[in-house]
Order: sequence, then C-alpha cells, then structure tokens
Amino acid sequence: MPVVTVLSTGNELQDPGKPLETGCIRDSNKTTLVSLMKEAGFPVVDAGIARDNPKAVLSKLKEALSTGDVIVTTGSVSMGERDILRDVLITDIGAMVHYARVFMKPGWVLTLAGSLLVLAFH
Ligand SMILES: Nc1nc2c(c(=O)[nH]1)N[C@H]1C(S)=C(S)[C@@H](COP(=O)(O)OP(=O)(O)OC[C@H]3O[C@@H](n4cnc5c(N)ncnc54)[C@H](O)[C@@H]3O)O[C@H]1N2
Ligand code: MOO
Repeated sequence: MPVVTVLSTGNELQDPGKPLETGCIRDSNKTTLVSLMKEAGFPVVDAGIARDNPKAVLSKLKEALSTGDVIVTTGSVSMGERDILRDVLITDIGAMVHYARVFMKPGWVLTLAGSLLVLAFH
C-alpha cells in the first residue's frame, strides 16, 4: 500500500492537546483525513501544519515528499492572497497540475498535481 502523508496549511490552525489560543481553530481537517486514510487501510504520516508563507509551505512539502508516496494537503489552493500552495508546487517542486478545479461547490478548487503525486484539497 502507498504511504499517504497528510499536511495542513494555515496560520490559524492549532494541533489538539492544549487549550485553544485566541484567533485559532483546531486542525480538524487533518484529524479527519488521517482517520479516513487509516480506515481505508493506508499507512499514514502526519506531516503537521505549514504556515501561510512560501518558505514554510515548501519546506513542509519537501518533508512530506520524503515520507509519503501520496501527499494529501488541506487549504491554500483557493483564491486568497495566501493561497500559495499551487504556486509552490509548480514553481519550486516542479509539479505538474493535472487539474485545479472540479464542478462542485464547496470544494471546487480541488487540485491534483503530480511530481510524485500530490492531492491538494481544502
Ligand atoms: N473545516 C473547514 N475546512 C474547510 C472549509 C470549511 O468551511 N471548514 N471550507 C473549504 C473551502 S470551500 C475552501 S475554499 C477552503 C479555504 O481554505 P483555505 O485554507 O484556502 O482558506 P482559509 O480562509 O484559511 O480557510 C477557510 C476556513 O476553513 C478553515 N480551515 C482551513 N483549514 C482547516 C483545517 N485544516 N482544519 C479546520 N479548519 C480549517 C479556516 O480556518 C477558515 O475558517 O477550505 C475548505 N476547508
Ligand atoms: O473556494 Mo471554496 O471551494 O469557497 O467553495
């Protein structure tokens, strides 16, 4: 089975385990994704949270690529000025984006990119 590495993006995200700080929210998406992947039988690596700047996203993505055969990310592929993941994938990783939109809302900015294989959704 391929190893699936799951990475979240967002300055506001906080891991479970300590009281929630002002202006933060729990990284519930990663918890959900990790559980779903495990339930489906995949070995899973939790790659943590990348903060919303290109350097942090690149460094976390590189780390993720070294642990997983498939990378699933959440956040940072929509229309906001801090939605930078796609740029980093193309410019810094050299990934090919196969698609960046699907006919569904919410969730229309689902992105599939291959370098190895990165599935970025949000
Ligand atoms: N838990 C949620 N996740 C996502 C939501 C949502 O409503 N709740 N909306 C989805 C859609 S549609 C879009 S578009 C993207 C936008 O996410 P971005 O990261 O690009 O933009 P933000 O403005 O930072 O996030 C929107 C909203 O979703 C919360 N969020 C983002 N990532 C996570 C996460 N890992 N765990 C929990 N909540 C998250 C964020 O704090 C904002 O309130 O988001 C999709 N995902
Ligand atoms: O860009 Mo979301 O996918 O707000 O619907």
